[in-house]
Amino acid sequence: MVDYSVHGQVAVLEVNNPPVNAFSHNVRVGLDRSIDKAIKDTNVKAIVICGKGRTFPAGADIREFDQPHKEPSLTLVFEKLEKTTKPVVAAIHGTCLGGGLECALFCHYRIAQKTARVGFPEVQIGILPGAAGTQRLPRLTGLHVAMDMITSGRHIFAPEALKYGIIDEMFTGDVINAGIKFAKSVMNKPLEDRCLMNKTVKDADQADQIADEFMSLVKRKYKGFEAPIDCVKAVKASATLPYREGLKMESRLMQKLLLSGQSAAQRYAFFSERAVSRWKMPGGNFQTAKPLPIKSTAVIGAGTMGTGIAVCLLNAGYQVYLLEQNQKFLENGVKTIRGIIEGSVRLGKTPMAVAQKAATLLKPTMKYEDLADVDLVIEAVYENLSLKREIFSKLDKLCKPTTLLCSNTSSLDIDRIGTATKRGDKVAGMHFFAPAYYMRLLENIYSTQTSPTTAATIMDVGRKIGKVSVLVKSCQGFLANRMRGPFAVEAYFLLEEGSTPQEVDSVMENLGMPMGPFKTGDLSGLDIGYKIQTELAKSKGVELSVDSKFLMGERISTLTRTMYDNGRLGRKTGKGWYRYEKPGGKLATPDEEEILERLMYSCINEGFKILEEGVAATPEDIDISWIYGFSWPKYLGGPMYYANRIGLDKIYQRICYYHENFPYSSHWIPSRLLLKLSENKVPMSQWCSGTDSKL
Ligand SMILES: CCCCCCCCCCCCC[C@H](O)CC(=O)SCCNC(=O)CCNC(=O)[C@H](O)C(C)(C)COP(=O)(O)OP(=O)(O)OC[C@H]1O[C@@H](n2cnc3c(N)ncnc32)[C@H](O)[C@@H]1OP(=O)(O)O
Repeated sequence: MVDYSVHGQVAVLEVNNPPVNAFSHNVRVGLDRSIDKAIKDTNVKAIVICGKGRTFPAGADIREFDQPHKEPSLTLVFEKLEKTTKPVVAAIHGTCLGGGLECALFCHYRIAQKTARVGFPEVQIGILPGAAGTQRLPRLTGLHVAMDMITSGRHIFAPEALKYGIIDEMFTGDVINAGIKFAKSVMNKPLEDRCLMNKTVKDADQADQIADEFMSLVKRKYKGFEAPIDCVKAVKASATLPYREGLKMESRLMQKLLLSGQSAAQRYAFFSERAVSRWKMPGGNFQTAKPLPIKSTAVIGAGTMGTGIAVCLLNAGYQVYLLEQNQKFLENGVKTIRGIIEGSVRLGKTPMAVAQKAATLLKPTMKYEDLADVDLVIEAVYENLSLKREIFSKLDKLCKPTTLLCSNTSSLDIDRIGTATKRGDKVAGMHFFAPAYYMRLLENIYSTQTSPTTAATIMDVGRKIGKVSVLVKSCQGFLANRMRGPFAVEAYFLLEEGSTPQEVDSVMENLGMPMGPFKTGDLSGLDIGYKIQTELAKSKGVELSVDSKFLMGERISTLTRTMYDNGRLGRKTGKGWYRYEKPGGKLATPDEEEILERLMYSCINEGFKILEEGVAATPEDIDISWIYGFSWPKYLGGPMYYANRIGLDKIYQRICYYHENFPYSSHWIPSRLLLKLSENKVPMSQWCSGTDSKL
């Protein structure tokens, strides 16, 4: 767990716990022993700490947070480093995060490779840097930088760390050699001034003002999250309390956060985000199928979605042919793409070099023939099956045989799009979420014909463009919109029954969603729901009228049509739900419990049907889709995790109740899987892919 070697007068302690050298209990024991050994060895005059393989330790072992804590604690081990009279050098490469950075802050010196990153990401798993990080970083950088790094969790590269004084020097080449060389250069220098616990915080006199500034920032930016607030309190203590008292405060806040449900849910989300990359489908999985190389791509349609998708591809270094049928639309699309990228450069989110390269990679065109040699096409025209089939048929005839043809459809059956071609194995869905350049979820969809190689390739492209990708089987609405369907429909029904959009929205916002269903509808455009409803009716051979209340025996809301006919399409027309006039008279106090249950339990029920049918392989696929597709608050873990927390039996009973009361909404027909799991009291660890068992 810790490899010990002596090079002349320098002891090298190399943490060896792949993949990220996390400080698990065994590592803490190994490090503790190695430090004692180096201190006792009279031939050793300096100590170097580093990580084997890809990184310096990337933090405590998150999997251990749900188990009883075993001594020695990180702080206890690290304190030996600062106390020794031999200089200790942290030689950093890779990602020095959390407990890893805390270890480095107990060392007398820190040096790092230029490409190394340091940071305190604890806040993202609902905790704070609990091994003295909140007390030691401000003593190096001052309160402002420490508050920013600790409340945001952002990683910074070595040059920025050098600027703040977090590291003393940058090096190139081998970590051990650099560490030894540096250790030799500081061997006989006094150490008192190198011990952070002896230092004061330079901007301590502004503690109140800085803490107030960050407190209001985190309350606004991370609404509902507990950890950022406690991070501010702990960092402030570094300036207002003596070191040891500050440590006690940090420890109290850490224990509180560790016991909070938010941290457990955020850790679940951390592992789920990784679990969904281990996809599977009939005939293959992430281990057996290999992605094809993709260099050049094409996006068909330069509207909101098409331009957003093009930005994702361009930023990742793919060549993109942007195809439109009309010169004006094409020019507008190019302008939009440039605007998005330039805006991102201004905000410091996209490096200038990436933007300059993106400009050379964009190939606007009105000719389908230009797409003949691309490796991947993503079609992003409006939701119309006949139009999409026509485009796919054309592409099939024109593109080289290996080109993958994908659709950004949000609901149409991929099988029905694939059958317009003779290469169904190379046809799939790549459903981006608006705004495509910003939202992290990519819903990849396989049809009955899609090959595992195609799935592997689109999952790989998703990773390369920085998305969290889930893979699901094609069905009406796929995972995200199918599950979102009952959520949206129930919201409309609630309106028909007397609630207001504000009431419904505020219930969901109080739960932690950044926006309720009506504000979200205004943002995405209320014509989308109308078009989906009309397409569905058309596919069933039904003509809907303005007051149709049923479609094939299923209750539908008349409001969808009303809003559309009145031109209230949301933000884009300047009027949607939030300029909708309230009907006269006073409304009764909203039944918040019913709003929450009808919106959440209906889609949770759908989630279990999605699992039952194998549309999604695991509850993690569903939860991650909600976190990254619908901004579900990570601290609730995702709807399936949330359902498990509430209790499947309670959920099942309430679903039966609503089924009795709303017999015309098939989404209330209880899921068989939910019944089975709740009757048999099956713990989530047995119906998820294993993420939950790690907590
Ligand atoms: C309740 C009673 C009170 C009890 C008192 C207890 C007192 C406890 C005091 C504790 C003090 C702790 C102090 C410390 O401040 C806390 C921490 O350090 S928390 C951890 C901080 N670090 C992180 O959050 C880093 C998280 N990891 C990452 O960001 C990334 O993994 C990476 C390091 C940037 C690498 O990214 P990639 O190369 O893309 O690789 P992956 O992300 O796919 O990861 C590979 C693999 O490793 C697993 N993993 C990563 N980090 C950790 C970790 N810290 N612990 C455990 N496992 C980790 C990851 O899950 C992947 O595995 P897979 O899930 O795919 O199996």
